[in-house]
Amino acid sequence: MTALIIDGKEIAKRKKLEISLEVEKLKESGITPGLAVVLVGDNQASKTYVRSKQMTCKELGMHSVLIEYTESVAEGELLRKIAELNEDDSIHGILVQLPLPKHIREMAVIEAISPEKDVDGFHPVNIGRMMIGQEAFLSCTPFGILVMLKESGVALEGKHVVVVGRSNIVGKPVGQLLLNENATVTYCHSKTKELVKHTQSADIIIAAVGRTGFITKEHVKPGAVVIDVGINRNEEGKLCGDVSYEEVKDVAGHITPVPGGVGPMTITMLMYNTLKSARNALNKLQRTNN
Ligand SMILES: NC(=O)C1=CN([C@@H]2O[C@H](COP(=O)(O)OP(=O)(O)OC[C@H]3O[C@@H](n4cnc5c(N)ncnc54)[C@H](OP(=O)(O)O)[C@@H]3O)[C@@H](O)[C@H]2O)C=CC1
Ligand SMILES: Nc1nc(=O)c2c([nH]1)NC[C@@H]1CN(c3ccc(C(=O)N[C@@H](CCC(=O)O)C(=O)O)cc3)C=[N+]21
Ligand SMILES: [Mg+2]
Repeated sequence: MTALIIDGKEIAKRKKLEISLEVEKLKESGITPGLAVVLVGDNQASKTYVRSKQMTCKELGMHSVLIEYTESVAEGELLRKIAELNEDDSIHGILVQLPLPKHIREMAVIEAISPEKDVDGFHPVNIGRMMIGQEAFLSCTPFGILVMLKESGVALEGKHVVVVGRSNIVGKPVGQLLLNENATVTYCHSKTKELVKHTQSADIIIAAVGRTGFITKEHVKPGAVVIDVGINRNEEGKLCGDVSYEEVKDVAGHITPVPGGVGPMTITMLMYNTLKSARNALNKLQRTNN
C-alpha cells in the first residue's frame, strides 16, 4: 500500500484563485488588501520566505510593503514602526518575520501588533479567542493544515490526533484547532515518555519537531494520516521534513510532502487572513458612514 499524497501546492493554488477573485471584488469597493512584512537581519531562509510572501501578494493583486532592518536594530525602533503600521489605513496585515535577534523580545513585538492586523494569528488576543471558539485570526500553519485535511476529505470528529511539538506558533495552536473540530488531541514533546506508543495510536500525526526524518515507519499506525510541518535543511542543503517520507509513505493512508505540503498552505492562509482583515476594515468604514 502506498499513501495518498496530499498535494499542498495544488490545494494552495485553488485557494489562491478564490482569494484573488475576492480581492478583485474588494478593490471595486475601493479597498486593496495590504500586507506589511517586517524583516530583521539577513537570515537567508527568512529572506526566501519573505520574498515568497511578497510575490504571492502581487500574484493575488494585493498591496505589500517590505520593511527591512539590520540585525542590530533596537527593540524600540521596531515597536515604533509597528505602532505606525497599526495606524496606517493602507495596511491590513502586519507580519514580523520570526525568529528575531536575541536582544529583541519576540513577545513584546508580537503584542505591539494590533490584534485586528495580526494576520499571523500570534497575538495572545487571537490565540485566546481561538481557544474559546470566538472569531479570530487563525495562525496560518495550523489553519493551512485544517484546510488541507478538509479538502482531502479526512474526517476529524472523534479521531485521535497526536501532535509532536508544542511551540506557540505551530504545535499548540494546531492541536487546539483540531480539538475545536472535535478530535481527541494528545500533545507530545521532548519530555514525553514512550513517544512511539502515543504516535502508534494516532489516526492523525502532526509532526512539528524541527528534526529531519524524525518520524519513521515505526511511529505510524497503518493507514494513519501524516502531516509533515518540518522545514529543515540536511547536510547537502536540501529541504527536508520531520518525516522519513520514503518509508512512511508505505505505511500511512495519507501523507504531505516537503516541499509542496504545509509550506504553500501557510502562505495561502496568510493571504486569506489579510483579505479578511481588509474586509473587516471595509465593514467598519461602512458602519461609521451610516
Ligand atoms: N511549513 C511551515 O509553514 C512551517 C514550518 N515550520 C517548521 O516546523 C518545524 C517546527 O517548528 P517550531 O514549532 O517553530 O519549532 P520549535 O523548535 O519551536 O519546537 C519544536 C518542538 O518539538 C519538540 N521536540 C524536540 N525534540 C523532540 C523529541 N526528541 N521528541 C519529541 N518532541 C521533541 C520540542 O519540545 P519541547 O517543547 O519540550 O522543547 C518543541 O515543542 C521546524 O522544522 C520549522 O522550520 C515552522 C513554521 C511554519
Ligand atoms: N511571523 C512569521 N510567520 C510565519 O508564518 C513564519 C515565520 N514568522 N517564520 C518562519 C516560519 C516558516 N514559515 C514557512 C512558510 C512557508 C514555507 C514554504 O512555502 N515552503 C515551501 C518551500 C520553500 C523553499 O523552497 O525554501 C514548501 O514547503 O513547499 C516554509 C516555511 C513561515 N514561518
Ligand atoms: Mg529573540
